[in-house]
Amino acid sequence: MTNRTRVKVCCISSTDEAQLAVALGADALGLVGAMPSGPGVVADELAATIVQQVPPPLATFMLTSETTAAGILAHHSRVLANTIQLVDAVPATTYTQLRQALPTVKLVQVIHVIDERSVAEALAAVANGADALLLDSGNPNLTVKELGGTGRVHNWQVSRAIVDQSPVPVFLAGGLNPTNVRAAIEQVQPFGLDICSGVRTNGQLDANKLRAFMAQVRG
Ligand SMILES: O=C(O)c1ccccc1N[C@@H]1O[C@H](COP(=O)(O)O)[C@@H](O)[C@H]1O
Repeated sequence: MTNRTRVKVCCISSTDEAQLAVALGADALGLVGAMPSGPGVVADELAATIVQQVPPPLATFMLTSETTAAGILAHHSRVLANTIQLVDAVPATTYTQLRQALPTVKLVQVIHVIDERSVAEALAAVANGADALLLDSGNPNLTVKELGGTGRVHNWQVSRAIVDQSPVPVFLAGGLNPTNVRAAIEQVQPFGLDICSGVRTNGQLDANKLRAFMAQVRG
């Protein structure tokens, strides 16, 4: 039996884009909240409207740059997604408080893969309680933080090491597109894939690019 690689289509910016992604086979949609940088931000009110229209069993990921439990819970109360994607590192206490407040909401920790130390960072996030990991190509150490949406790939050997050691599902993100996604699956063997700029033209979700991407993933 072969594993079916899940696909999350991120940076959804309208109900039309949501419907297109669902029609073309997305397993999850991503809604980007306020960020210090990046092209995919959508207003919380629109994100909430999209969440309400997404059919089961699809997942809705709310991307938040907040790092305190109070900030994340306030953001979640405006969007009500079933999954929270933490795009920056958060303290262990934040996980404890989120679990208590939102026991049914899944927590996905983004790890920005920079070097081999990212493996330990990923395993620490799992120990803190992450339900899944998402490996991206940002740089939180910059003065203006890059927390995703870069269109860049990172070192997939490090990502593969994380996949091999992680007890929870791992999504691969960062610069994926129809031409490199097959190699990404073969080299990293992630549970799922996460895409933004690689299936867009002039900022809009491009049906032909997403179709080509899905064809590469599903074979
Ligand atoms: O897209 C953004 O603006 C963004 C900003 C801050 C954090 C995350 C963001 N998007 C996420 O980044 C990944 C990778 O994007 P890309 O495919 O490299 O363009 C994307 O899937 C979103 O999850």
